[in-house]
Amino acid sequence: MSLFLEAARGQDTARAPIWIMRQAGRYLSEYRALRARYSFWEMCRTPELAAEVTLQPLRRFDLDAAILFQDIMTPLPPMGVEIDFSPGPVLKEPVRSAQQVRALRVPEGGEIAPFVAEAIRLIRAESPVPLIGFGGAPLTLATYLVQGSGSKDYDEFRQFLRYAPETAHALLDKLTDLSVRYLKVQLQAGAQAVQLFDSWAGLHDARVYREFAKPYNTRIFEALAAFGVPRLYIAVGALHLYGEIKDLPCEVVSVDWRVPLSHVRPLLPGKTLQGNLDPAVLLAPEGVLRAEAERVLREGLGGPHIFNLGHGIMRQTDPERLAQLVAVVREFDRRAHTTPEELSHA
Ligand SMILES: Cc1c2[nH]c(c1CCC(=O)O)Cc1[nH]c(c(CCC(=O)O)c1C)Cc1[nH]c(c(CCC(=O)O)c1C)Cc1[nH]c(c(C)c1CCC(=O)O)C2
Repeated sequence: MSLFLEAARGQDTARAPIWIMRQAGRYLSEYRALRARYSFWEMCRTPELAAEVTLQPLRRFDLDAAILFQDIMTPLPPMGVEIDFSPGPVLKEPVRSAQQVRALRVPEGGEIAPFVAEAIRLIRAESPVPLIGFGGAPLTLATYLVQGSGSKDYDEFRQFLRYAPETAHALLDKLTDLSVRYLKVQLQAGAQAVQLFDSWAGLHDARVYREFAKPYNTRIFEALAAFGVPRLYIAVGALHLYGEIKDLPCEVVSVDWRVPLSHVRPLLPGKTLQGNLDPAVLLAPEGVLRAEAERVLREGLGGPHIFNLGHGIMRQTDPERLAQLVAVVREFDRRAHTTPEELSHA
């Protein structure tokens, strides 16, 4: 079995597997070359292009997993909403009324994104490493649908949860059904793990998370349990929510760079930890990169660890630095190192 899948299934592997959030994207010249010819949606919706872009980083770097090239917004247009990218998602018309929510369709799996199933088959035929499928968590998808675009604090969305809680639940319920169907399509087509991106969950307090996020995330993960593939979850800036996140039926939790993995480990018993190098470190000199990566590797000892960044790689990153990072992670023998507890007593 691959190192990534072993660690994702809870094994304390001798080396930490590594993949990188947004490993396919604008920091790669070969991505920009394609992107100059096609729109973002064209790239997502053409299986050959989506497969090619997924495979690009694997040709350059010795990574332990591939992540499907799509966006969290991919399954939403068939519900009846119009979305552009600039560069983040922009809704033609934000969804805020009960009537708009009622009008949203939940298409059958086969209708949602047939190009995704085809892209996955193409990738599986070529990829030397496991393929991670993914989707947006309902709360995070709703954040974009209601707010209408990216925002600093998503004020409109946070208000909406308060002035229209029933409409919010109706929306989250539909997004949950859609996500279950969409992720099942990915798994049936050959995805070997799934990550649920709850990027903006950290905006909310634990009470809001308990009411509007946890039950829906739980429903999605439970619906996928029968596939027996590792289920990964990420919420950014969400340390205050780990008391809830620890209960999610998933195998892996991805941690952002704000807290050491050794601090998080006891808060998430039984989970594999993924993360958590600050993406900004890839812009620092080589010595700093090595020291920071080794710190993260040491803090990840004492349980299963998948190395990653705390959030997506920045577009101004020099790909050469990612090659250096991969080398540092590959050299690090977890068996030869002491655990963080031992270090703090040294
Ligand atoms: C919140 C979110 C989105 N999309 C995604 C998330 C969750 C992860 C996170 O928290 O960052 C998930 C995503 N989006 C994309 C991927 C591809 C797979 C990979 O990680 O390599 C993945 C996993 C491609 C993309 N999605 C997008 C791009 C850039 C599009 C372009 O080429 O112009 C890519 C490669 C557009 C997008 N889509 C989104 C944003 C905020 C943006 C702008 C990004 C930016 O400016 O860096 C919404």
